[in-house]
Amino acid sequence: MAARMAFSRLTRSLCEVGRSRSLLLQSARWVTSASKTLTVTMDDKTGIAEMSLNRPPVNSLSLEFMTEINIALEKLEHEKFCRGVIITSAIPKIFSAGLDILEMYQPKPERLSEFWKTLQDMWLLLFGSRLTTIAAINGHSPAGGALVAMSCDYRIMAPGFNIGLNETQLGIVPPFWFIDTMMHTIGSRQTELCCQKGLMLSTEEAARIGLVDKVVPLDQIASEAKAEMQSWLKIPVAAKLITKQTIRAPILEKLQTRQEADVQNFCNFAMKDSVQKSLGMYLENLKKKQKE
Ligand SMILES: CCCCCCCCC/C=C/C(=O)SCCNC(=O)CCNC(=O)[C@H](O)C(C)(C)COP(=O)(O)OP(=O)(O)OC[C@H]1O[C@@H](n2cnc3c(N)ncnc32)[C@H](O)[C@@H]1OP(=O)(O)O
Repeated sequence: MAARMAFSRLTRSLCEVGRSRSLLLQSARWVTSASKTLTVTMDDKTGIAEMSLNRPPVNSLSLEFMTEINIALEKLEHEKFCRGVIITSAIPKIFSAGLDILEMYQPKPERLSEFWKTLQDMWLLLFGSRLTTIAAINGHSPAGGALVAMSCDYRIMAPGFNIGLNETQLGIVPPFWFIDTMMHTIGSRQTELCCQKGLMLSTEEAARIGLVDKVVPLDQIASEAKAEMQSWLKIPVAAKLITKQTIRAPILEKLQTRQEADVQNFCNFAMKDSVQKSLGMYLENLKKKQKE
């Protein structure tokens, strides 16, 4: 039921975005022709797709950007040649700055709830994907950026960047399914430390607690992600998928059974004066930092 609703929202979003997103066959490589902000290539010899995020300046996740990501994920999910997807960034030094804070600051209520539903859909698609998913983290990855990375099966990160759920530092609360995703990745004690303090960890610190699986130099991230993917694709597919589903189903179901309530909670929370004030101050500080 929840999956059907997610799909119908996705279809609706597709119409709203209203652009042609046909996949073009270019020899053995499929390339989406749709958008400047998202490039998806697929090598149908290996079955490996690469999704490259390219929404300057910081790959922040707006409603439209997440809609594009969801459409691409949905397509890859149904593409029978596709076996794995590597998610990376085309923007130097930034994987993703997380949710677009401007979506939550002084929002229009209808758009705010659509924004949150689209984020839920993105997580459900990615965390529940039948595909092997690898995050090639080639830049900073706060909050929603970390969520995208943690939703994958494996994380490779270059040194010199930060990753973490820093929500409390903005005066906002990481939603239960962000926390669940982190607990799934690093366990409850480390999650409690990271989430309460809103820690942004260096690549090395993240690797030490298992938030990142492998650290490789920036110029080797792409090749290492492909090599890692090849090793995952050698495992018998049904056995691997059933194992993934067994581990992830209870976490997915927790949100699936209370999606509407979660949207309502989020909207009520985000519209609070105190939260709006915190977000406003945080945005102001980001701008000040730029001038310094
Ligand atoms: C009950 C349930 C409760 C639910 C309660 C609610 C739960 C919500 C969960 C929230 C999840 C999130 O992801 S919240 C988002 C968390 N994200 C962050 O805190 C990241 C903040 N950004 C950064 O730290 C940095 O920008 C970083 C990404 C490292 C890049 O640094 P740089 O020096 O390269 O770039 P900057 O100069 O800082 O930024 C360039 C421009 O991008 C803007 N920018 C940066 N991050 C942005 C962002 N996330 N959204 C919008 N805009 C952003 C800056 O303001 C600048 O805008 P101009 O000045 O106009 O050029």
